[in-house]
Amino acid sequence: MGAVTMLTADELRARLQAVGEAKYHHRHPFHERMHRGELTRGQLQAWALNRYYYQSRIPIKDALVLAKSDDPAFRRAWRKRIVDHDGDESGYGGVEKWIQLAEAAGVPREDTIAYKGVLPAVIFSVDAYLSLVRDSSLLVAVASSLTELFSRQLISLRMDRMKLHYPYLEPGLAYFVGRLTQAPEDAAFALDYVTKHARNREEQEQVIRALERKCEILWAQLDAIEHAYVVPGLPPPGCFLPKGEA
Ligand SMILES: O=C(O)c1cc(C(=O)O)c2c(n1)C(=O)C(=O)c1cc(C(=O)O)[nH]c1-2
Repeated sequence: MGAVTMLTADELRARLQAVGEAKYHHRHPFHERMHRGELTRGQLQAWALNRYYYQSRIPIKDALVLAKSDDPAFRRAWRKRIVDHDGDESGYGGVEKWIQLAEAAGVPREDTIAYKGVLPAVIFSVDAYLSLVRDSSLLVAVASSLTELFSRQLISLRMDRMKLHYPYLEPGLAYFVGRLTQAPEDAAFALDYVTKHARNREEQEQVIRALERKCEILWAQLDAIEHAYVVPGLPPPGCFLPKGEA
């Protein structure tokens, strides 16, 4: 790869953008059904409960990222993400807000916190995100968060459609309100970081590959939820069963 020329910052951004447009989970059939208003309350419960496993691992993932850096300025910037999810003395954070979203869908708080009936394939895909971050360079670990470049638009559409089609979720939407400002800030920081710190074409390709892997990790979670609760609708033994639809 030594002879291959580096991408300019604009070219790198264009490549990342193309990955997101093609592979980000805004295109997943489960999200498309959600946005069309076709999901039952039980299917939304399954989604909220399973997504809680992802939410719960994000601050742990960010602690793994922090542990890779010996730069206080980087750590100061990155630790904001842990505070966003866990909260601080001024109040609670995104993890608690997600529990409230699941409650609005109808999942009891204690079931969410206990990860009761989370799908095995969701656990495996989320854990693959932690492994990717734990076992990779700081550059790849930062790059794997770049799906956040695409999350604001999805979350904003999701909020609109939830208000329209699933009004009972409205008391639980605070999580998404927070993400509308947090996600673009976090994505801008990560994009700037990878642009400056990928020192050659090989590292730039690693950055692009990390974004692809992360898109696959997000996609696989929704595949698992779709398979268990939509078509064919086969929850594995011991997994969450929507009330009244079992
Ligand atoms: O609801 C979504 O579609 C969505 C997507 C993503 C993402 O793109 O990874 C994140 C989130 N939400 C999110 O809420 C969140 O806190 C978050 C953190 C990260 C990350 O990789 O560090 N991604 C995401």
